[in-house]
This record gives sequence, C-alpha cells and structure tokens, in this order.
Amino acid sequence: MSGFALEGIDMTRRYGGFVAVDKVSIALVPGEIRGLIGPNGAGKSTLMDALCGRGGGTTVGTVRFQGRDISGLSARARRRVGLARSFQKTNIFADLEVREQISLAASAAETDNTEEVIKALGLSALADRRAADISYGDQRRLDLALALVGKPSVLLLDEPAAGLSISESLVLARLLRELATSWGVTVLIVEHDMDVIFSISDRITVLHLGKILADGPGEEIRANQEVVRAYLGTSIT
Ligand SMILES: Nc1ncnc2c1ncn2[C@@H]1O[C@H](COP(=O)(O)OP(=O)(O)OP(=O)(O)O)[C@@H](O)[C@H]1O
Repeated sequence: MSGFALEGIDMTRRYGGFVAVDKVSIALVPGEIRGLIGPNGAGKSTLMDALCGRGGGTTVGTVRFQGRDISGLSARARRRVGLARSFQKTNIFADLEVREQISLAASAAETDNTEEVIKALGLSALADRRAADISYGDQRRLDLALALVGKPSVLLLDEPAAGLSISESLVLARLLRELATSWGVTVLIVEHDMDVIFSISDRITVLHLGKILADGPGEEIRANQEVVRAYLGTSIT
C-alpha cells in the first residue's frame, strides 16, 4: 500500500498529435484538499478526466486508488470503487425535484444515502423544489450533492464555484472543508477563484502547458515567481 488516496503516475493524454497532459504525476494523501490551478488550457480538466477515466484522446499512465491500480477500469467502475467527479457545467435536470435527482443518482451509484446527502449539503428546505426553481448557488450545491452520493472517498471537483458571488463561493468553500473533515473525503479541486483555492487547499499543484510547474503549500505557491509570471500575475499578493 502506498498510503495515498489517489495517485496519477506519469499521466499523459494526447488528442491526435496534441499533448494536453504531459507525464504528470500527482499523489493525494487521504483527507487532503488539493487545489489544481493554472491558465486556461493548461490541462486541468483533462488531467481530471484522465484520472477518472473519462473523455476522448489517448491516455497513458497509471492511476492508483488506495494503492490499487485502477487504470484499466471504466469511469463507471472507478465511480463504484469511490472515485467521483463533478463537472464545470451543471449536471442537474431542471424539471426534477432536488430529492428526486439525488435519489436517482443514488440508485445509479447502487447506494441509498439520499437523506444523509441532503442534510450534509443543507438542502433539506429545498428538497421538494424543482431544480429550475432554486437559485444558481443552490444548484451548484445540488451538483456537489450529486457527486457526493454514495460517499466517495475521492472527489474530483471542476470549478464548483463558477458563476457564484464571492459570499456564495466562500460558503461553498467552507462546506467543502467541513465535508472533507467530517466524511474524510479527499478532494482535488480545479477553481479559478483564488480566494476559494487558497482558503481551502492544504496543498496546491500548478499546471502550465500540460506539465506541473509547481506543487506545494499555498504560501509557497504565492511566493513562487514562475507561478506568478505564468498564472497569478499581480492579482494576488
Ligand atoms: N476533446 C478534446 N480534443 C482536442 N483537444 C482537447 C480536447 N479536450 C481538451 N483539449 C485541449 O487540451 C488542452 C487542455 O484543455 P483543458 O480543458 O484540460 O484545460 P484547462 O486547464 O482545464 O482549461 P480551462 O481552465 O480553460 O478549463 C487545451 O488546449 C484544449 O483545447
């Protein structure tokens, strides 16, 4: 056993002749929240896809989940062992009620912790409302609920705070932090909101042009001049 919750070793993904992710290795310790940042097109979503077995292109590399090589498993089988993924675009069905959607996701994941997820995500008061009728911030929380059905031990989150106001983003960040602690979930999160990333990540990995540019605790990343030049610019101090 490696002791890691999730490891990607020498992960490469090509789309035709284009290398979107180039020999990237990443290892998450159980319970950590890892931020994954970098400029547009750096390969962040592609790396998540490669880890969870989704998307097109050709993937090379090894994915280990709690020490077990899962590189040969389909995305569905990886979900079943406990590796969940959420997407930039919301996955919810506008016409279904909140509880119905979570329950549907639960039966697809062959589990039934609908009520537990509703409670943990603070969705009880909205459970009987159609997704179309709740606020965008609540819809993003529902998205997170769908990914958390079945209590996956590793969660890959792609821009969960996209489109949220600063205060909504920070509420979501706090919720994630609490869930990571109380449920022991390990999280890899891609997010362009640097307040969210720096406030919740135990460690941050920076991708640039498909490769790892830096990896370390937040304060180290903020002080890294290469990272500042490639991504953070002067927007963060
Ligand atoms: N299905 C695909 N076919 C061809 N090229 C792709 C495909 N998916 C992604 N790419 C390319 O791979 C590169 C990495 O894309 P990716 O979406 O992973 O970047 P990202 O860091 O997540 O960017 P963003 O922050 O804008 O979401 C980009 O140049 C993108 O155009």
